[in-house]
Amino acid sequence: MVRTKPKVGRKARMKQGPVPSLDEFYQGILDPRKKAQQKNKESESRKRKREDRGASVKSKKEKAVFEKAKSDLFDEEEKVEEDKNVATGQDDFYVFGNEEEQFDIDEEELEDDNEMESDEVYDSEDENERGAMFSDDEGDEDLLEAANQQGLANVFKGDSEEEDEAKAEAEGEEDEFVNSDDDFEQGEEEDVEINVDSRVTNVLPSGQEVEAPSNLPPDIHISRTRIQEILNVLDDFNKYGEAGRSRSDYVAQLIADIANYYGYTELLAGKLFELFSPREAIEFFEANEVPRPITIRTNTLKTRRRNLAQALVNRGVNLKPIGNWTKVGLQIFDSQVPIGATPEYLAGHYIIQAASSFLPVIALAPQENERVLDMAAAPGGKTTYISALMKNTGCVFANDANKARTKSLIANIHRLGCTNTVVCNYDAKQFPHVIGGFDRVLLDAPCSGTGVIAKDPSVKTSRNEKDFIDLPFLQKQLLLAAIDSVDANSKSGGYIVYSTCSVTVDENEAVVDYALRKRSDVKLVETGLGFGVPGFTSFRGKEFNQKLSLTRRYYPHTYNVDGFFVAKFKKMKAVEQKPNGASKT
Ligand SMILES: C[S@@+](CC[C@H](N)C(=O)[O-])C[C@H]1O[C@@H](n2cnc3c(N)ncnc32)[C@H](O)[C@@H]1O
Repeated sequence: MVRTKPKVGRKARMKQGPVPSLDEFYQGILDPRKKAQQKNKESESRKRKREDRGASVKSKKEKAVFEKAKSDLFDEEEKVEEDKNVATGQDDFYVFGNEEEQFDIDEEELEDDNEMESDEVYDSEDENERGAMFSDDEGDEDLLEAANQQGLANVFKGDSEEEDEAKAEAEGEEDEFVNSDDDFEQGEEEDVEINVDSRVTNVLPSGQEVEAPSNLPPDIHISRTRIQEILNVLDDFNKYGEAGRSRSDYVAQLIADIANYYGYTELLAGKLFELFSPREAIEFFEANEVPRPITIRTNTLKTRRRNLAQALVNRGVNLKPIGNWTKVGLQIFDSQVPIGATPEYLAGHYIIQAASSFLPVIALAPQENERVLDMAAAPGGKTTYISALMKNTGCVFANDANKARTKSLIANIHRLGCTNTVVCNYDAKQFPHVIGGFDRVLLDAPCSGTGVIAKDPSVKTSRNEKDFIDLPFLQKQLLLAAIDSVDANSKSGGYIVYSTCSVTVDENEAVVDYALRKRSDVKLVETGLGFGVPGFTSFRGKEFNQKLSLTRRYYPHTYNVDGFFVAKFKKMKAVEQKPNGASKT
């Protein structure tokens, strides 16, 4: 069947099975390289089928795990995550690498006004901020239904059903989870199991096929099958590559097929593809077809997670802690009440917030009584978390350039009872001229949103070349302003955190590397986050500062969180040159 236009949010969205809890997902992941090896041994489809079947057969065990997690939650003596990351004095200077032209922008150039329209940029809490003041989480509720109903149903699948499954499996019945008509894995299975030795067949379209004029749009079924065939060839190009065809011929076709099958522009498909090995790239694209779990953050200014969980359970909400790395997060499985309109929500006991959005604030680790700047703050998911960690002491300056968006920022600040927060409405490039000398600065930068495609599939087709020039340009300007706004002599802090909900290198490592080259008084430090993939220290022939390995990347397919990037800098005291040549801090 020929589909006229590849659809965003196509059937694959429904084929992924239940959304695992973040913890289960994290614990269950394998190193991508090991995964690739494993996949060479058994076809992906067989593995997935087994996993699907396992999900139901194992449901008793999962039920026990789920119940245990819930009871741990209620037993737990909760306290707000505490920062152990207080500044400990003078740090060493780092000698930075060579200046490279491509990512280099003169500061004068940066000073040119290149302000982006705020609507062009992406926010990881987009559903939150686009809505009206107190109804900004409606989109999340729909997602909640779609994403988690199925997951919960599987977790609680009845015993008799399990037995039926096991029996059916023993009798060799067709697996009910497999849609033989529209199944990405089926082609793979046939290929791997039936045609193992015939992989060398003509995978790429012939010259005639390429040249033949066609009014028909590309067939997604052909793309789907060919993606798998090309992956097989790329696994061992010397053995399976067709004579006269280069590896890059296969990669170019693969990117074209990915773009067609998953509904991306070729530009974006290529940009995202190049971040991973070919097989891991497919895992990433597949993960973008599946909604992330719905998560909420307990507002510790008003309640404790244990009490909140109990109150929500009493209202018919199924939930469990997100994972060991946060003491304030809860994952919602399903709910009989709208999560964005419970009395607890309206009373500000929690905020609906993506798990990935906790990460930059945990990295920032704000301390009580500090002065903190949140440079791009609306709608305030991170501002309100900062305020809570500071227990409403000190002062948080919550700035956003978009006045309209400051409404939802103010609304959240009020609802969550943050009384140490000042809202301002400047272009953040104007800091520190507006006000400076902060102990810590968070720059959760405007970005292209390539980490949140599952939430907003329009990103697949709406980004162009210019975005990946303009956005990094703005991000570099903002990051320099963030660095310049921090007091190097801060007794407790002196830190800057840079984050985006994008996974492109242009918006992350290249921006951080640029700042390191332009500001010799900062160095990268550990984020303090217990998980995450290290940032790139080189990429497509470009060498970055080696300390970029301290930054952290998050992907939907590895951690089941939105794609995200976090870097943490420490600003160092200026070195004062004495007349005799000695230096003193
Ligand atoms: C990723 S969102 C911030 C999300 C927010 N930190 C949160 O957790 O809710 C990026 C924000 O940057 C703002 N922005 C864009 N350009 C800006 C600029 N030049 N100065 C300050 N804010 C800007 C946008 O209006 C948008 O609200």
